[in-house]
Amino acid sequence: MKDVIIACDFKDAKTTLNFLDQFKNKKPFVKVGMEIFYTEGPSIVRELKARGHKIFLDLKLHDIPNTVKSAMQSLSNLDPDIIDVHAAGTIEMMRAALEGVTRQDGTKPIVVAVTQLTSTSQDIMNHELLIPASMEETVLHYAKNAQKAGLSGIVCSPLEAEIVKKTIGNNFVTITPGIRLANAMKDDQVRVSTPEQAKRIGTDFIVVGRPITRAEDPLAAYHTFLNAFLGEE
Ligand SMILES: O=C(O)c1cc(=O)[nH]c(=O)n1[C@@H]1O[C@H](COP(=O)(O)O)[C@@H](O)[C@H]1O
Repeated sequence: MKDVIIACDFKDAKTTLNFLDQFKNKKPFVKVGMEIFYTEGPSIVRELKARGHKIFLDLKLHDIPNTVKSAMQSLSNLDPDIIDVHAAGTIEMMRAALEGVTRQDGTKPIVVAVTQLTSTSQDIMNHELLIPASMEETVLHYAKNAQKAGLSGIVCSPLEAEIVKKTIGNNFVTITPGIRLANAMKDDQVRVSTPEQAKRIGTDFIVVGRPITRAEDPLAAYHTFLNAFLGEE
């Protein structure tokens, strides 16, 4: 079940589909986030599903429970494989999300909660967001809230994934962005890890965007991350 998820942070469907055409018969697990979804809407998810991709629909829902439940009902029609809400919402909100996303046959996608963004440092969290705890404690606390709500897991950096797995259990899914090869540019990411570190820690999915989408040879870059994380082609 472990995999590399490519963050398709593109402006429009044409660019996204042209990018994915390079992968030919290989159908990578892809993330549809705010950038492309706010331009193209549900049709891009339908198109990618029809082409055989698994989808992480990353819209980080955060609102009152009733609104989140209704929005999740709408999104469940797109049949995403993974979908997220923001853990800064309450446990009640996360429970409502889970209820809303239930498919007609009673099954659900993997629902996860985004904890502290990988672009946030502990210093910013402590002094700007006024959360007076360590990054590990904060992420673990959000993870426990997500577990209480019945969610399958969280989004965090690999740096916190280890304590989350040890405390909550190995089946609790960790999806980890902020992945860079050693000595590569961090862009706006702060809590970064290499795919090798993520593999050692035992995260379930790594999310990789710009290091693949902006690479000179995206297919080769994808295989580099795949090999480093899964140890196979
Ligand atoms: O929810 C996410 O996917 C997410 C959470 C987080 O804490 N950090 C984070 O970077 N992401 C997403 O993961 C992707 C990372 O992209 P790159 O920094 O280009 O590899 C982006 O699409 C972000 O929206």
